[in-house]
Amino acid sequence: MLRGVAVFREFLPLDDQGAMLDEIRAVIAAAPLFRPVTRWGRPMSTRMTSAGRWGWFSDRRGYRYVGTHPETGEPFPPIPPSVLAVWEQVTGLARQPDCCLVNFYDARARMGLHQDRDEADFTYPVVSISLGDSALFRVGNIERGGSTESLWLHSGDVLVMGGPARLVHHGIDRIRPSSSTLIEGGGRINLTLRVVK
Ligand SMILES: O=C(O)CCC(=O)C(=O)O
Ligand SMILES: [Fe+2]
Repeated sequence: MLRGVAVFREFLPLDDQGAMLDEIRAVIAAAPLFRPVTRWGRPMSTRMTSAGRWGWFSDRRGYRYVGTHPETGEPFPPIPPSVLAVWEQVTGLARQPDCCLVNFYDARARMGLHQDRDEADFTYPVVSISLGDSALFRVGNIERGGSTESLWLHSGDVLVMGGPARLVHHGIDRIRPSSSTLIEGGGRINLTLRVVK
């Protein structure tokens, strides 16, 4: 527990990580990774796509969830069963997530400190699964500013932001290149599961 954030180290054995990655590759084949731009028109350093009823999206009009892929116009593919199983195991909830955001980080990608607050009901937790290269995760406070703490997330780790920690600020400072051989060509995939509506 770090500021109320729960980290399940090595939650997924290597075989399960590989099987999940195959399922995510199928998601990406159907709903290609794209590079969103921020409200200020600056391209994000991660590329992303989604599975499930809703996909997270950002452009000059701001952050929001959309029902179809911004480039293909198609609905997002279903959330893979292996991913839903992790949600069920760590949350114990009967309700399933309706968005699995897929973030791809290359060696230079990062994600600034932010809150996940585009969802309707903050009583549902956010569950995040790390695959591939390790990432330095920073966690701050619910209010803006103040001190922060950092921890490395490794392939197979699962992190939960729920309860009093649902709205903590968090981000990824950097990726450690070549720290995992799971993803061919390197990089990190983070899956973020959320109940959107
Ligand atoms: O990559 C991560 O571990 C965090 C991703 C994240 O915070 C987000 O997509 O909102
Ligand atoms: Fe986030």
